[in-house]
Amino acid sequence: MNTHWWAWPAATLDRQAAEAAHARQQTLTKPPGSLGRLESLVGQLAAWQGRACPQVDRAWISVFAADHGVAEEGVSAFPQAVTGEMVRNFAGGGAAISVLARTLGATLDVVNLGTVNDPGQIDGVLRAIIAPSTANFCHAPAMTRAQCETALRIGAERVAQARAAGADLFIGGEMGIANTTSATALACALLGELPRTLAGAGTGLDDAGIARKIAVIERALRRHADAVEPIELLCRLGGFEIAALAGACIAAAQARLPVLVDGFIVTAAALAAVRMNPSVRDWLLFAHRSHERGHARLLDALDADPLLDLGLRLGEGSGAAVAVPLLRMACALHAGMATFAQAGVSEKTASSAEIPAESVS
Ligand SMILES: Cc1cc2ncn([C@H]3O[C@H](COP(=O)(O)O)[C@@H](O)[C@H]3O)c2cc1C
Ligand SMILES: O=C(O)c1cccnc1
Repeated sequence: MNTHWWAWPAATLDRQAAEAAHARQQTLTKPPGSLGRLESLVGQLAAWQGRACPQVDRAWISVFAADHGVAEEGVSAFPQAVTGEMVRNFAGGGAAISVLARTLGATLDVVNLGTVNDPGQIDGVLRAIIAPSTANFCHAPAMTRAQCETALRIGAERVAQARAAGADLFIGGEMGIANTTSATALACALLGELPRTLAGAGTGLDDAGIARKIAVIERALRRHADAVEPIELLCRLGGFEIAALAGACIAAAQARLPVLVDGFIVTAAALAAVRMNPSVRDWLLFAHRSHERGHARLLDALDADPLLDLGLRLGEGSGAAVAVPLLRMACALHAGMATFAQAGVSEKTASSAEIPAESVS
């Protein structure tokens, strides 16, 4: 038996709660099925939360920030200093995810795993520095195995904190200049895809920039062609925040906490988590399809049908946060609508197929 914690099975889904939710849906004053995906979402939430009337009152958002050695290859439209600067902005309340968390009444947990432009001790930021940056994976593994395991564990610890705080939904976000390059390299290795099919503009590269990014990823994949195991690929090509996100996905699934997955980078981390432990997939809900080129392919690989398609390409957990009100509406409808009996509304008549042919004019 594999003794690594990340291989331990995910919690089982509560099918009885899902069935109870489905049964209630049939009694509400609407044509059965007319609320479409909102109905199946309630069933999924019921199975995760183990209650026929699920709620998404306490969303928890952990944003993991970290720098990437591969940034020195010129693969981002922005300078590396932005990672540390954005850590300060998250805590100061000015970043997109800060505004969204406030709007949702969600907890925003900011974790600095290592930034070259170190903002130091800041109120509202957990310092969990592994190193100032990963190594440039064109020349060496991005992380040592010990660094990667530390990052996985930090992700799991944030889930434990979320659980202890009574969270009913976990959102992971990321910040790290050049991390679309890292996420693309990791996804290519996990899926056996070519960099040119998955690499996109990230923060806004032009065509020449994307061509350079593709060449960098091709070089990295050749350098690490001997790696096969998902954890080994994560060590070689991932980043501290990507490994923390993978650890968080796994730990959340083990702790009965559903995960609302954000965009391209978080999906790459989720893919690594599912490859490390396939039972994790049952606990993932995909919030949106990012504008980043490779995201659709990653979603397909995870058999995911995301809730939204808004052309977002920000990261930080923002797309997942934007989807939370949808989940809340689904839960409110489910809990708050009257039943046919309560409202004195007539139920569906027999379908035309059941009506004798002679009575159909
Ligand atoms: C100001 C700013 C805020 C951000 N928030 C998220 N990202 C996003 O952009 C980065 C990935 O893109 P690339 O691989 O092209 O560097 C990540 O930090 C991601 O979260 C940002 C990027 C910038 C510039
Ligand atoms: O989809 C994402 O997560 C994304 C896309 C581009 C840049 N940063 C993040």
